[in-house]
Amino acid sequence: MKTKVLSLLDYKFYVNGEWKESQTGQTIEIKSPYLYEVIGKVQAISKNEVDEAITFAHEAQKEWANISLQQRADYLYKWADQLIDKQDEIAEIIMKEVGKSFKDAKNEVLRTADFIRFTVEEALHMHGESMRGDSFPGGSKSKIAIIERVPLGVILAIPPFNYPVNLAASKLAPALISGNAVIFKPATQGAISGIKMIEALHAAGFPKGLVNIVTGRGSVIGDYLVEHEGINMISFTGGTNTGIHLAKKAGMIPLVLELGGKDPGIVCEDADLHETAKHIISGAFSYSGQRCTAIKRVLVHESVADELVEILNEEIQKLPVGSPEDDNTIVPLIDDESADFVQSLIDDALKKGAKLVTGNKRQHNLIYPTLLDHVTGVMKVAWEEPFGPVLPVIRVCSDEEAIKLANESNFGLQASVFTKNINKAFLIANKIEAGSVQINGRTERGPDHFPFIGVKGSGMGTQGIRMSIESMTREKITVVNLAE
Ligand SMILES: NC(=O)C1=CN([C@@H]2O[C@H](COP(=O)(O)OP(=O)(O)OC[C@H]3O[C@@H](n4cnc5c(N)ncnc54)[C@H](OP(=O)(O)O)[C@@H]3O)[C@@H](O)[C@H]2O)C=CC1
Ligand SMILES: O=C(O)[C@H](O)COP(=O)(O)O
Repeated sequence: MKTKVLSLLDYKFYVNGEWKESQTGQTIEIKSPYLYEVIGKVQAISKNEVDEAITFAHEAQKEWANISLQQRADYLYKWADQLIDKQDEIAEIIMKEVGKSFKDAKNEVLRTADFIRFTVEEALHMHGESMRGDSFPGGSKSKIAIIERVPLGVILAIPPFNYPVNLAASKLAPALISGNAVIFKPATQGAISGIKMIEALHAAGFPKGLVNIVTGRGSVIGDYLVEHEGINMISFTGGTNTGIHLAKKAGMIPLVLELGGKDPGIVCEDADLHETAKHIISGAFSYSGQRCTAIKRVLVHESVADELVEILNEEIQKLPVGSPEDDNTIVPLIDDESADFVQSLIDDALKKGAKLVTGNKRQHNLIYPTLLDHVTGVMKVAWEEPFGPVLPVIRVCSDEEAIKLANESNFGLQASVFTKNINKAFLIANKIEAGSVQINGRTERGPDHFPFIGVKGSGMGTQGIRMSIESMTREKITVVNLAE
């Protein structure tokens, strides 16, 4: 994949089925994290324009909820087809805007089309239930409750930068299929990719006003959106601090929050170290560690630590480093500030006695894959989420110590346990405080129909296709009282 120079565009925002320039006359420049040049500008919209978008969404939602599920399904299938048709164009924008390798960017688009189709199929097979009153003491069998799921109304979808298409669509598709309208606020660095995805949705002919894309800095329009009385549910993915801030502002509306992580890879004495190392490397370093589910610390039994560190080091030397255009695994981080933060974690660990195995080399925002051994609890890198390519190894004396350290984290997204003993794997998994535990595999969200949950500082509520649909709908009960 080689760069074709993009024509520099002022991208418009999307409201009531039309692409518009903001009345503020203000735009935000989007700079590529590896081309180091502005690749486009997005509108910094006003609060009035937010109000308008929400009003249009409410109008469109009523009609949309009334049409048949099959009709809604047709629109979503067309959207998935459009994404497939435009896969190269969208992947190129994702690559340029968030610095993801072209191969991964394209996979993101294909995964999104699959996600939309699966969401439709799941919804087509979700049914309500009915109950008779006489199963409760004193209840009458002529009282029958019909329980259906109804949409919540207007869903506010806020994704992070790192999956600007997939993590947006994984909120939009369940919202739409179940009869909701959407206000989509993309991450600013990721907004052009989001706009491209909405161009595909526009081409699929969705009704006007049903989906509106509001662009602008979260720090400027975020609170206004979150506190807006026209929003009926928020689905947010992003950093823990932003999520906590948002939860305090949101008040009494349903929230699903998928936040940061510090996923441990626990390596037991009996693990297959070569296999384990492959999973850890892929878990820790894909897309330079800019995944919420990246393995962000290794807790290894001291008896096998030397050997594991040696194998991890060998594997790291094979990781391709450089531009996302050449499908490198290690690519420049999203911005200089993120690279400075990762560097500060490395510096702090080295100052406090960690051993540098490899890495700690930097060119601007490109950080080479860094492996730190003999990391201890006094070092920030043992606890904080780097969102970058640095992997701390913490040596432990027992499985119990590994479990204790794993659970001392404020985060609880996922964990991996590597062992040949399945009983031991379950014993450890049962004690880990995390949404999911992977046995002998890297931490990861997919396949996307699995429930995806963060506990403690990693979130609230569940995503995953069926669970997302459930989170954006509620039960509605109609009770029939038959004449006795
Ligand atoms: N658990 C999970 O599923 C995942 C979690 N993450 C986490 O996300 C983080 C990285 O993503 P990043 O984009 O930097 O996260 P941020 O928390 O910085 O931003 C996430 C989103 O929130 C928006 N936002 C910022 N301030 C507000 C506000 N006051 N009100 C409403 N929205 C606001 C941002 O907009 P803007 O860009 O305009 O500031 C962006 O769209 C990491 O911590 C990572 O672990 C990432 C992926 C998955
Ligand atoms: O944004 C993230 O980091 C994801 O939700 C994790 O997805 P992945 O495990 O498929 O990379």
